[in-house]
Amino acid sequence: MSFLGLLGGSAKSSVDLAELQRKNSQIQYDEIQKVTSSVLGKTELRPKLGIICGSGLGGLANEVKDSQVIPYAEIDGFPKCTVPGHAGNLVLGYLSGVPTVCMQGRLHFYEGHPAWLVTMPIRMMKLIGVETLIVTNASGGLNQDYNSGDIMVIKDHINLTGLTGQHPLVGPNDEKFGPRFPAMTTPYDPELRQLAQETAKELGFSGFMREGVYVKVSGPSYETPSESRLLRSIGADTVGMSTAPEVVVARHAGMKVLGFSMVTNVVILEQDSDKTPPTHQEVMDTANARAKDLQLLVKTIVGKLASTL
Ligand SMILES: O=P(O)(O)O[C@@H]1C[C@H](O)[C@@H](CO)O1
Ligand code: HPA
Repeated sequence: MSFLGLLGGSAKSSVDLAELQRKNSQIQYDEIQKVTSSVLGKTELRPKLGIICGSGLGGLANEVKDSQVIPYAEIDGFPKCTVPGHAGNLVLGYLSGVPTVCMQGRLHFYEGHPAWLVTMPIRMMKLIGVETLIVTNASGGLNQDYNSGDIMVIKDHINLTGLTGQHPLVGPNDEKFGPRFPAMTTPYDPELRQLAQETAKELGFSGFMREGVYVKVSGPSYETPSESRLLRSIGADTVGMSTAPEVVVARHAGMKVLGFSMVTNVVILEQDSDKTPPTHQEVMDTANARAKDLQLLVKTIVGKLASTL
């Protein structure tokens, strides 16, 4: 269902983001309408596909043709992006012929944005008409069979921060977005996952493709060895600081989701290890080194989906 028709004239006045942050309560429908109107006022494009670029993976946005770049700073009610490797632009254009909106840079809880604000752009995408979302992230490999540079199709996630209270849907529920108690049995679309694996095989990527479970932690510190062993023991293959809340909000709104987690460092499980600890520079460098493959994979998948989106 498209919500475009619901965007009324009252959605023109500006959004007081500081006031909303003070309230620390889930952003309301009319406020997201205003954000959406601000974007729609700057472009003729009406995207069907949404993409979120993870750390060091913003190059995916460069694959978007006839693109129009809108800095977050120019969108009424849009928060700032403060993390290196996250440019902070909405890039609108065509990916493999599909009208697409790409977040070149995402928002993270550890930047100081509450969970509802981190996920606000997903609802904005929904109001714009996006029904399918592709999320990407950089992550640590908890599964010790994984290598730096592996690409994991996310089959499920553990929203650890959500389970412990920082859930993006906490607060008044607006049924216009979705139900009060949404099921999360299939967060990542099984058909899209299969298509991703088949396409990766055709591209000769099988040697570095994985499928597994992503656990979302708050960050910004990387994990201690004991924390990492805990996360591995609860069934996670990769660990990161994003994605799961976005996917929960997308699924709440009925969007289909495909997720890729790029393993940028193998997590250290042993105490007092002499292995090199992770750094954000390593995360970005590894992501950059494999980015072209992920870009080709996503572009090819979207090309195959073009007639259905
Ligand atoms: O936005 P993502 O999840 O790709 O970024 C990861 C997690 C942290 O933001 C950062 C840590 O290096 O990279
Ligand atoms: N832990 C958490 N988040 C991450 C990591 C990690 O090891 N690597 C990239 N993002």
